[in-house]
Amino acid sequence: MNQEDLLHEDIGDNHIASSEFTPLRKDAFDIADDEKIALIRKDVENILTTLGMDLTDDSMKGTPNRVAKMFVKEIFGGLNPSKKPSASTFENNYKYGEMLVEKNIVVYSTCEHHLLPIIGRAHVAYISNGKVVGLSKMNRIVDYYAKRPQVQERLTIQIVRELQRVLNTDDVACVIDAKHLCVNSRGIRDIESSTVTSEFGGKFKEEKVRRELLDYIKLNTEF
Ligand SMILES: Nc1nc2c(ncn2[C@@H]2O[C@H](COP(=O)(O)OP(=O)(O)OP(=O)(O)O)[C@@H](O)[C@H]2O)c(=O)[nH]1
Ligand SMILES: [Zn+2]
Repeated sequence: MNQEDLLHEDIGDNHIASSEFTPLRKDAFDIADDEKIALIRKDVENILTTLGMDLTDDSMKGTPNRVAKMFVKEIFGGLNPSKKPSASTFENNYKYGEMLVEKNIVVYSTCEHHLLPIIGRAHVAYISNGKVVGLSKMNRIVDYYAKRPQVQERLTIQIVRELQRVLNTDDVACVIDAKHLCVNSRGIRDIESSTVTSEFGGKFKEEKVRRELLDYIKLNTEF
């Protein structure tokens, strides 16, 4: 798949406000990663200097570059469509007809309002329409979309849309329970609260199926 197709599939028309697509600029991919790192390094340098930090200090001198690399390659690496996991699918030869739940997937994301961490768990489920996907690919898809500036609602929807595409079925669901450090560590500083979001596609909209999924998520899995 070329970058343009990937872009369309992933980003869509970025002028639709509040859509399921990440609001990217049209020229988002005109700058190479190394160039982005060099530009961001200067910006971080500027922020820290403005705050009064002495960047000649031994411990701080590498910070602007470290932060820039971390932004581009790690915590916002999911803005690069070439990092999108290719989700290998197989025929459902074993005729497994029930739902499959990949639960307790660790989520590390970043809130796009404050650029503070979102930490939680995602539970992803699907009912096969003839195809099955490698288990780890569900964890990888969660991780890919988590590695963007995000709101939890959009992250939840993006995971579902991608799996619906890969598996060629509407019957996909995702529930995320996560802590937003912008709520827990600053502002209202409520360390106890967490945020639950869900997206139920196809059969998961049916009360019985939805209930079954929620019961599986509640299972106390200890090994
Ligand atoms: N809907 C939604 N809101 C989020 C998410 N992450 C952070 N927020 C909220 O985004 C809002 C931004 O509100 P503002 O009033 O502009 O920011 P603020 O002055 O820092 O607000 P406080 O956090 O209340 O201090 C805050 O209420 C955050 O809690 C998310 O994933 N989804
Ligand atoms: Zn926030």
